Amino acid sequence: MSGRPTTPEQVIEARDLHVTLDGSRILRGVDLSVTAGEVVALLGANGSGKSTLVRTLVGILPIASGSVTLYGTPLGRTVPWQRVGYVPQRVSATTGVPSTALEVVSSGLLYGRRIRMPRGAWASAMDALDRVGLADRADRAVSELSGGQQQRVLIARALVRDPDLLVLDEPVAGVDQQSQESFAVTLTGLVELGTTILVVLHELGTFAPLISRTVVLQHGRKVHDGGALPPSAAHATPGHDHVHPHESPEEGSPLIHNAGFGS
Ligand SMILES: Nc1ncnc2c1ncn2[C@@H]1O[C@H](COP(=O)(O)OP(=O)(O)OP(=O)(O)O)[C@@H](O)[C@H]1O
Repeated sequence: MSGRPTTPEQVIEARDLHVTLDGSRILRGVDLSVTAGEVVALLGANGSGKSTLVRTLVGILPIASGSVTLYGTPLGRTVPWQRVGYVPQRVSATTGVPSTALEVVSSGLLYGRRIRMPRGAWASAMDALDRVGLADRADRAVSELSGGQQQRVLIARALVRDPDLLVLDEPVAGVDQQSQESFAVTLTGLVELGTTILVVLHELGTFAPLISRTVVLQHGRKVHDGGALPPSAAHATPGHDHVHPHESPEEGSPLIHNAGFGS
């Protein structure tokens, strides 16, 4: 007899995760468990390891020890990557061959070994661009768009495959207030559809009503994992300097492989 599962599906399971970059221990024994439908905010000071954690969870960075499974599958080719959308913190979208916004977004429909666009790809990509308010920029080269608009193109690229899990690394950094609000509305719609979300944030801001749980990192360790509101010290006060020293687009992840930037 078929029926609804009695326990929510396990989406992310990281156990005792250690990550070392260039000889520095960045993550030191992080456990993280996320089940279907949760909306988890990942907070912490600059350099606490938030980006490292999400990049490791989506297979971009190597694990020194510990384990990660997505949808019950250890990281690797057999993960159902088509169910996962990832928005990196910052990429230089201006390198390499110029791609239009529409091309970049439709590249989000490629994953794993898929090298041909599925039927209806352009229509889906246009719809995703419309959801981030950039339908009128579809034919513009991404390199001609502002930083905030480029970030919205990346959000659209993650949305176009209708992911069940959306991993976002400071998705609205550098995006104007109006676009932040419209993105929060888009996310609300996804949450209502049951999408699981893990989002790195500097502060909860516009997203606060959506968050079901907050996780706080400090010096590569998880120091809080609980309710919707973080301990007050965990999120920065207005005016707090938040610097983003991040480098170039990540290579090597199945999610990044077909990103359409510079390829
Ligand atoms: N490739 C790398 N090699 C060595 N150290 C790195 C590398 N990438 C990041 N780090 C270091 O790892 C630490 C955690 O960086 P990470 O970007 O994960 O932090 P974060 O919490 O996301 O910070 P922010 O809020 O500034 O984005 C920092 O001290 C950073 O300098």
